[in-house]
Amino acid sequence: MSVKSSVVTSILDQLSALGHKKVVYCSDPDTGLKAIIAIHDTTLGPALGGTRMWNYATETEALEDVLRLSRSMTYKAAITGLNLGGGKAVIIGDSRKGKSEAMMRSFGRFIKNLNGEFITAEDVGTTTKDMEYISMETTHVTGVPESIGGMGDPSPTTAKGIFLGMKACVKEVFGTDMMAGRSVVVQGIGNVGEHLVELLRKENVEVFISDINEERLHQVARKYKAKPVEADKIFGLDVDIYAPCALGATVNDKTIPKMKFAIIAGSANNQLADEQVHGALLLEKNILFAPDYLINAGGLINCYSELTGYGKKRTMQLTENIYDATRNVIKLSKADNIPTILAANRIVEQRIIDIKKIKSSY
Ligand SMILES: NC(=O)c1ccc[n+]([C@@H]2O[C@H](COP(=O)([O-])OP(=O)(O)OC[C@H]3O[C@@H](n4cnc5c(N)ncnc54)[C@H](O)[C@@H]3O)[C@@H](O)[C@H]2O)c1
Repeated sequence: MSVKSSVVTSILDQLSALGHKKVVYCSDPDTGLKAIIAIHDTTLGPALGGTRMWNYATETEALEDVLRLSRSMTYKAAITGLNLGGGKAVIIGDSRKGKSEAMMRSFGRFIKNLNGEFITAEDVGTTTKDMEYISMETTHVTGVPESIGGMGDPSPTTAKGIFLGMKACVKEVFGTDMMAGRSVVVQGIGNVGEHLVELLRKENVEVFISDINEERLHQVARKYKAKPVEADKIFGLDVDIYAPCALGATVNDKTIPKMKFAIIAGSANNQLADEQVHGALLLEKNILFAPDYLINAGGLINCYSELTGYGKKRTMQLTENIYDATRNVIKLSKADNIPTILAANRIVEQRIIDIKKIKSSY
């Protein structure tokens, strides 16, 4: 079967537009596996990124997602000071019905053939059990269950990083990083959101919460004495901090005009619908944005610790660095009057350029 040259050109154009190194298509009709692995940059180390299983409507949609997500992983690893590059994988299919041991092990063999250039972990639609299956075929996997040497659920570490990034922003805006007396609305009280609510309530922060899962909303509200709010009321709330912990792109043309927040700091990936446009709008409105890929890096730090055998103490130390890293981003943003997201990008890109240079000398 001949491949149309226009298709080849457009995929390769997409790779070069975002600076990707490699994309691997994986197909195994015997197990139903259809997957794409994207390796964005490996200057700092092997590309690490989760495997997402999602029922994408088209292969184009899956490719776009994996390209975008793998690039974010490069930025997340680099700003956190880890020796890791960025990658991501997507498996096309319904994670509730289409998964099997054979499929995951088949996928593990594709990862094995990359000889350590890509290391995976769990993500939306995959579990620690899936990582265990992958680990039967390759050592290039993290996020396996604690019972077989993994670090377990990364959400508490992620929540800790969010809390510290938030504190760094509070210090900037209010002159002290004491959290008592501040008010926060947490959107999405899933794994990360609930841990964040717990940390905030321990510091006597007034916490508002919202979730599409009503039962969970009321359960978490009772447990931590948090105040439930309706999903569509969040953006007009008169509180100090908005913590998006559900979905990406919630900071956009529609929501920004309603915002009275002083700070945005949460765990969701890609919170700004458009980095350039909405980063600039937030700067104009004097709303301090904590770059998502920096403050939500706790999960990645957990994976890194599992790979290196660092243990819980070192994991916590690396997570605590998020406070100073956030302060540095804010400093650069103020000095050059640029949005914090662009300041963070600049720090990442400079680190990659610097390390690339030293790696080119013998
Ligand atoms: N788990 C981690 O360690 C980690 C690390 C980095 C980034 N993140 C990101 O942080 C976010 C939260 O992760 P998680 O592991 O807690 O996920 P989760 O699935 O456990 O929780 C998400 C919660 O958001 C709720 N939700 C979905 N749509 C909503 C909406 N429109 N309004 C309000 N609530 C809504 C869901 O009902 C759920 O309770 C995700 O975007 C994830 O990609 C997570």
